Amino acid sequence: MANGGLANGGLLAVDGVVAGYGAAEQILKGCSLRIEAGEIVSIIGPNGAGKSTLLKTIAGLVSAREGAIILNGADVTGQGALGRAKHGIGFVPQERNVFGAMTVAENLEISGFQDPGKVRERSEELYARYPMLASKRRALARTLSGGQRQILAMAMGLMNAPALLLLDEPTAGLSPRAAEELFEAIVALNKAGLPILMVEQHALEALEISTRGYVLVSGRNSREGSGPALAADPEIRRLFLGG
Ligand SMILES: Nc1ncnc2c1ncn2[C@@H]1O[C@H](COP(=O)(O)OP(=O)(O)OP(=O)(O)O)[C@@H](O)[C@H]1O
Repeated sequence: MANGGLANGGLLAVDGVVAGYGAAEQILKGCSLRIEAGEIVSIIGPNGAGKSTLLKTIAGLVSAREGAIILNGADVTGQGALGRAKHGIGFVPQERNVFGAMTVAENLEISGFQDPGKVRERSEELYARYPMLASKRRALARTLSGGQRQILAMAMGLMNAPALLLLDEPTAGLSPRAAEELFEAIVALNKAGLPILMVEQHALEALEISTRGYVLVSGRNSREGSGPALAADPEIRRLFLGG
């Protein structure tokens, strides 16, 4: 698994990014964030704040109209998703993130598109890391449980040995137990050396496992701090726990 990081300390810097979908629509109105080697960083905020849009803009699926995205010292703002992937961005979308009619093994295989010669070796590494995938390698992805599917989606994101993994609401729709297990898998992955940037609806649980967090409101940065400090903050608790 590749490690990110730069001599000057920044793996990813997002600076004043403006982005949207329609000709006139601005969803992100000047968002900034950074992530350093070794970190788990969470982006939280109310529905419609632009969290997924920010992640997609970093992945190169939505283009930035203003601002800059610097990855490992390289300005990747003008690059599309493939260019960003080549620079080490792995992106796990929230929905439709596995091919249901294909087996687990086939899902892994087609995800290793950047380095076909390494597909077998990386699949075996992932089977060793996630024995559930090994036992289900010939099962169709649509037969997996929600939590198993998310592990597969994450493993697919790892097939190109990214320097940074972006996760869009990885625990969406999971039972509390499955969500807890997925958070444990995310922490283990990070401890193995992979920086992670995630968007989460389970805001407090995500902050508790994060080095730092950002609160996004209406397409702008609202708050920023260490994960545990934000999780303990009365204003954040009121916003996300409703009391
Ligand atoms: N493909 C799209 N085309 C047009 N508008 C979109 C598109 N995707 C998202 N939007 C709009 O952009 C805004 C921000 O959406 P986004 O999904 O980034 O928010 P979010 O903070 O991730 O919200 P949620 O927590 O509800 O997923 C919303 O108003 C949404 O309707």
